[in-house]
Parts: sequence; structure tokens; C-alpha cells
Amino acid sequence: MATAAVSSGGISDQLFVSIKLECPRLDELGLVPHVFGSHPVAGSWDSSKALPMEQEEAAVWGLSCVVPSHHETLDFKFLLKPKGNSSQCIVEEGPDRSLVCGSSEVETRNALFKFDDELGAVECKVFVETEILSPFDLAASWKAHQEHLQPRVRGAHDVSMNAESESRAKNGFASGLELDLEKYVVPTPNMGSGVVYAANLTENPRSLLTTGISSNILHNSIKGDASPNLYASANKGADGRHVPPQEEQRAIFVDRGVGSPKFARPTNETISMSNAKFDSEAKDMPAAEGAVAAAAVADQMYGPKEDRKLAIVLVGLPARGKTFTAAKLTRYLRWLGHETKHFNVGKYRRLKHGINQTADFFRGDNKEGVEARNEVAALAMEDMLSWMQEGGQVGIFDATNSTRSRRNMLMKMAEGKCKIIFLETICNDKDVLERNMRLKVQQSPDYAEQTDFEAGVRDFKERLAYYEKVYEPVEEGSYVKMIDMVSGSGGQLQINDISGYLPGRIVFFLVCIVSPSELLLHR
Ligand SMILES: Nc1ncnc2c1ncn2[C@@H]1O[C@H](COP(=O)(O)OP(=O)(O)OP(=O)(O)O)[C@@H](O)[C@H]1O
Ligand SMILES: O=P(O)(O)OC[C@H]1O[C@](O)(CO)[C@@H](O)[C@@H]1O
Repeated sequence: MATAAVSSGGISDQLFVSIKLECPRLDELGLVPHVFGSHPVAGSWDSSKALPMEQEEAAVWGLSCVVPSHHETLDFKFLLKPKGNSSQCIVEEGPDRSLVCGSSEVETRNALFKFDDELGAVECKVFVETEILSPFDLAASWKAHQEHLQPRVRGAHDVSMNAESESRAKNGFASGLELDLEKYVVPTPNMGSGVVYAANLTENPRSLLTTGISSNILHNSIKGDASPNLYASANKGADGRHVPPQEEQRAIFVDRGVGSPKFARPTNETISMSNAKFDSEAKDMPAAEGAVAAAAVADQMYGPKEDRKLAIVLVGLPARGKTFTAAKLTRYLRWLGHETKHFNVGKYRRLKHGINQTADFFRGDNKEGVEARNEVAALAMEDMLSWMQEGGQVGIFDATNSTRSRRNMLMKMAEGKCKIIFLETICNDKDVLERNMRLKVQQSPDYAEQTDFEAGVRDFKERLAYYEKVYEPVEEGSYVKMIDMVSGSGGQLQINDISGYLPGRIVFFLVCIVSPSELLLHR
């Protein structure tokens, strides 16, 4: 298998752009520079929605963002607004400035502002710095920042996860940006697991609920599947469709004024993450959180068309953390502003076939069982694809998908509709698995009616053994493998044939949450 260096690998590089305006008179005159431009995130040429620049020094103002290297062209201009009065503005003279597709060049002619009164004109120097970076640069930077630095964010907090609270700024952007990647911790064997069974919080099986099934099965399933939203009507939109509460928390994130990034640049084919650290002596370190935050802006602003429909298909034996990982990824992608939904095939299976299936149902040579499982997997996939056609962007498809033929079926269904990335979770640690299995029996609706806990554990182990017999690790298509990462102290992340902006963001996220000691890139 051919390998490629990280910094020039297939995962699309991104362009960090830092714009600065220097003029001692602005402060004296009580004026705040803004940027507005052709893209909605820069106000679509509406001056009332212009992005304010952040004062970095008495005479220096800055604004930065990260865009994909193949971003759409953005035309923009500077404008000045009096402090505390956003209704008036003076737009700079001269032609629009452009951040042209495929180029890191931005014109740096001085910005000239003419006033009608005795103030005459104000001229500002313009500085633009650009730097190409990869998801690994961002991840290494972010991790090093966490390990070595006190967070330093200029002015107010820059990033907020919770847009519904007071953090919504005047112009509709989230003003508080509190990057919470550190909350995405892969559990260690000693950590409590929490009480929520993550699969219950996934999408409701739309096709099954509308086609009608026996009320008896529904009743049984409801008892086991204590999902707060499973059959509730409270979360329905005007058109009767399910509206997950998280979607209301969607926001646009704007990074305000961060310095120039100094990114670690791993170049080996196998990268040791311990070497891919920020230089802790570097003076301008705080760019880390800004750069990551700025990438979130880019997610809102840009995103090439081919990335717009993406299926992340989980693969892995039972109790390997698939649902756990899927739930975290869903949350992260929603936080970035992408329409993301998590479809759990177990939930479909329970609804269609009830909760009391014994291990036998999962036997690889149980023809009826295999057909029944493929049928519900196909239903979930159809629901996911229909949702994408209605505007959804990233579907996370959560099942074991443990055979090549199952994955082929999914790839066929997705042809021409979305791109697929397989995300395989592998865990060989016996202690971790034992703990996971016991937790599953405690929490899974599959064992809600099993009164003998140890009998439940035996049944789950039997189910697992049947899966192991037929399991085929992913070797096809685009994939990411997370191997033995549960302890958070090592493990390996293997990446094959991943390209595109959004997949890059996903890899960034996985690198951040799992702290792999090794990264392997193929192709
Ligand atoms: N990367 C990982 N490797 C191993 N275990 C993990 C990992 N991430 C999370 N876990 C733990 O695995 C346990 C089982 O998680 P989860 O329900 O997500 O498994 P699953 O693979 O979806 O199982 P199933 O296929 O049976 O539904 C959880 O208690 C979680 O803490
Ligand atoms: O049909 P597949 O790919 O085995 O995956 C779905 C199954 O995976 C499981 O999570 C395995 O434990 C079941 O809940 C579910 O029915």
C-alpha cells in the first residue's frame, strides 16, 4: 500500500488567512473597521451585517479565518463604523478586494476612507498573511495548545457551542466561542459510562413508523427503548417531520482576531503524535484555538459541493464503541453547523423485530436472521438517503456492517447520492471489552426484560462470537480505522483514501479526541 506524507496528503489543505489594518487615527476617531463582502457570512454586501475587526493593539485591528484551499472567490471591502453606532458607515474607496479561488494572494493596497466633513480622509495600511495547513496541523496545534498553554482568547470568548443562549450576537453570529473539543473524551475503563443509552437518542425509524407495524411489537419496543423522543410528537416540525432539538442550536461561528498560527508540520509517513507538537517556546501560540475556531467559520462559509452529502458508515464488532463515537461525531458536526443525523440500525431492528432477540438471531448462518438484519439496515439507509435529498448533509450510519457484502449493499444504495467513508472501530483489549459487554447488557434495550444479568452477559458474548466468525475488516473504499484507542493513551489511526474538506474536518476531530500515538496514511 502506498503511503503519503501528511502535509501534502490527500486530505485537503486549508488556507489560514489573517487580515490586519493599521492606522493610529481610527482609535482617536472612535472608529471600528469591519469587513463585508460577497459571501453571506461576510454579510452579502449588507453593511449592517459586516464583520467587526478586533483591536489587537492601539493602532492594529485584525480578523482571521480558515478557508478550503479550493474555496469560492470571496470579494470584500473594508468599512468603518463609529463605536457603538452600527447604523452609519464609510466604505473604503476603490475596487473590491478578492480572495480568489486557488490563490493565497490578497491585495494589500492601503485602504482609503473619505469623509464628507473636515476630517478629510483616513488611510490604513493593510497586511495579509496566509498559510496553508492540513487537518493534522490544526489538530497538532490544538492539542499542543491544550497541553502547554493557558487559553488566551482576545476580548470576549470567541467560540460558543450554545447558540441559543445569550451568546447570539447582534448580527446573528455567535459571539461567544468556547471550543469544547476537550469535552470529547474517549472513556477509559475506569470512567463511568453515564446513564443514557446513546442509541436511544438516534433518529427515529421514519420508514417503520409510517408504514405501520403491529401494535404489539411497538408496545414491546417502547418498553425497552426508553428513548425520550422515540414516539413523541413534541419534536415534530410544522410538516410533521421530526426536528431534533440540536438543530435549533445551529449557529454560525465567527473567529475574531487571532494571531498568525505556528503549526507543527509532521512530514513522516507514520506520524508519531508525540512529535507533532507545537513548539511551546513559540511566542504566538494562542493562534491554536483561533485557527481551529476559524476553521469552523470556513465550514459555514464554504464547503465544496462534493462534500455536501457524506455518509459516515460505522464498522465494527459489537461493543467496540461505534454508537459512542457516532454520537460524539454527530454532536461535533452539528456544532460546526452541518446538518447531521445519526441513524442506528439496532433501533430499527428492535422496532421491527422486537427487543427479545437471542444470540441466535445474529448467527452468520441464520439465513432468516441475516435477511432480517439486512432488511432493517436497508430501511435505515433509505431513510438516511431520503433525508439527505431533503437537505441533510452528513448521515452517520451506525451498525456493525461487519461483512463486505453488507458494505457493498450500502455502497450500491449510495451510488450517485452521497460519498461514503467507513469508520471502523477496533478494540483488542480484553478488559475494556469485558467492561463494555457488561455495560451493554446493563443499558441496552435488548436486555431490558432479562432479569438474570449473567444470562444476559452470556447471551451477548454468544452474539459477539457469531459476529467474530463472519467479520471482515474494511479494506475497501475510503476509510478511517480507530485501533485500540479507548484508553486515550495510544492506539493507532489509519486513514485510507480520504480527501475533501469535510472529511478533513472529521479526521481532525478524531485525531483530537483519540490522541493516537500513531497516524498511518494510505494513498
Ligand atoms: N474506541 C473505543 N473502543 C472501545 N470501546 C469504546 C470506544 N469508545 C467508546 N467505547 C466504550 O464502548 C462501550 C460500548 O459502546 P457502544 O454502545 O458505542 O458500542 P457499539 O460498538 O455501538 O456496540 P453494538 O454494536 O453492540 O451496539 C461504551 O461503554 C463506551 O464507553
Ligand atoms: O445488522 P448489523 O450490521 O449487524 O448491525 C446492526 C446490529 O448491530 C448491533 O448493534 C449489534 O449488537 C445490533 O443492535 C444491531 O441489530
